[in-house]
Amino acid sequence: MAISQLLTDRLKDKSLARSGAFVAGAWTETATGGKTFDVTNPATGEVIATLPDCDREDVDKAIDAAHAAQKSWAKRTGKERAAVLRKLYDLMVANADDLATILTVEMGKPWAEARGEILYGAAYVEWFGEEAKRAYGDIIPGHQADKRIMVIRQPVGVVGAITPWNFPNAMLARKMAPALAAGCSIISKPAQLTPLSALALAYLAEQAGLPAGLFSVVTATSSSMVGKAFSEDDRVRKITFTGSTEVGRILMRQGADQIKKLGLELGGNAPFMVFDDADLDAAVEGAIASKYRNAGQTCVCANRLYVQSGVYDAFAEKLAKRVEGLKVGDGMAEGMDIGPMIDENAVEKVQDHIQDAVSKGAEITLGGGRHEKGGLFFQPTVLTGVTPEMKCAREETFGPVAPLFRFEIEEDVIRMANDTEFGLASYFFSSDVAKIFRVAEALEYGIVGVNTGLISTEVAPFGGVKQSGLGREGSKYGLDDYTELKYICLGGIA
Ligand SMILES: NC(=O)C1=CN([C@@H]2O[C@H](COP(=O)(O)OP(=O)(O)OC[C@H]3O[C@@H](n4cnc5c(N)ncnc54)[C@H](OP(=O)(O)O)[C@@H]3O)[C@@H](O)[C@H]2O)C=CC1
Ligand SMILES: O=C(O)CCCC(=O)O
Repeated sequence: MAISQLLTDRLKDKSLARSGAFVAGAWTETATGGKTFDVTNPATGEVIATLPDCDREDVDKAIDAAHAAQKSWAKRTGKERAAVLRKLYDLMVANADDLATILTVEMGKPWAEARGEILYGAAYVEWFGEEAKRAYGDIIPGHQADKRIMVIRQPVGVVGAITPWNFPNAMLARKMAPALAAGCSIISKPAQLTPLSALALAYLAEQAGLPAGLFSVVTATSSSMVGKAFSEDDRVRKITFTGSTEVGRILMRQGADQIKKLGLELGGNAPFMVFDDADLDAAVEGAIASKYRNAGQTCVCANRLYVQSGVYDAFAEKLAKRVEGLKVGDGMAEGMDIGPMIDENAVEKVQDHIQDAVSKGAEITLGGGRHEKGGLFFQPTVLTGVTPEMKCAREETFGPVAPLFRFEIEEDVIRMANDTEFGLASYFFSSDVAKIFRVAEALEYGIVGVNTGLISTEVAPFGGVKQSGLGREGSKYGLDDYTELKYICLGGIA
């Protein structure tokens, strides 16, 4: 298989660009069936790698190895597992520039943002390495005089991880790190659009001394085949997935036969509210960070911006002025704010949402179409006069479009914000302390950002309610999803 010079020429350590899948501790250049697939740069359309298109046999081989390696890994002390994760963290930081280049070239986000993602992913590795030593149990007072009750935590076992293209490093890092910290093994199936970041991570894990078989990366175009392989093999005890709610549902249905343990980070439809008493400049900066990060292709991106009547016009004007200054272009070029969309489907979905809104009475204040740079570049857009009947009110746009809804009173905006099947992230800006508590408590979301548009950190629990998912990633709660509680009842203690 091959890596294009277009990529390797940009790397200090060329061995980070891998041309094979990493299955059962070995770099595999040829899939069992001999098929391959291309990875392209969304900014230029150039092919940057050709990789093996793994088959069910390859996935099964990865599961065999993960199952065989897991027991002895789990027997190591937390401190020993932590030492490997710490080494991996150090390697990620030392290679952050190259990892960012690989990420930008396969996914499109601006290089500085990609580097931020690498450090964000590394932070999960550091955090869970530390948490490996703190997988505490409990001693519970016995219910009879001669009884003692102990609760211990044990790893769930083999984990199958399916991750999306929008955060090719961090979404995998925050699954792989807690799994390995807890004593599990893990098989990763990265999105076919962005497999190179996952392979680079596996390479660094190997360099960090992670024993063979504990972490495989299968590159495959048949994601449904991999999902089924994970669901049907009873040695895979947990499936962790980040992606669309639609695929989350499929995995849940498939996992039902074996009552598969599931971690699901699914779609969002984040409301972003600006009250009359908000600091408008701060709200604009929050909207820029939350809405336009990653070209709006983030499950926690503001999707619906609700602005109270008293500040609606002023906010719309300030936001449009700020958005006008955002630079769109190839993420490898200096000073870019917004890269290309991931593919043509993404561009068409964004166009569809804009056309739908305009046909129902919304106005385009800024942008509204493909960027003059052509290809997959899209103009950062601001829409005003948006109403609840429009598609962008109900569906995740996943693009650089800020639709501004007008509201009059607090009760109305809370009702509209909660009127969705999703419940991942939400945001609001206000300077009234009582209102801050009232609104934060009323929002049916797993995450609430108050007076900030940035909520992501490894130290806090990330996850959604309603159809946005199951479980939490990161924080002191993050290890729970990769461990089982075992209650041991000791009798005859006279
Ligand atoms: N919550 C989030 O973070 C994300 C949400 N989304 C939302 O989903 C929409 C569609 O994006 P998309 O990339 O298609 O998201 P998907 O949910 O289709 O893809 C996410 C991951 O799941 C894999 N996958 C797809 N189908 C199956 C299946 N049947 N069984 C097992 N795995 C599967 C994909 O593999 P492959 O791509 O190789 O087929 C990828 O690795 C976006 O517009 C956005 O609204 C998207 C990405 C992330
Ligand atoms: O879009 C996602 O899938 C997760 C958002 C990344 C983050 O902020 O943690």
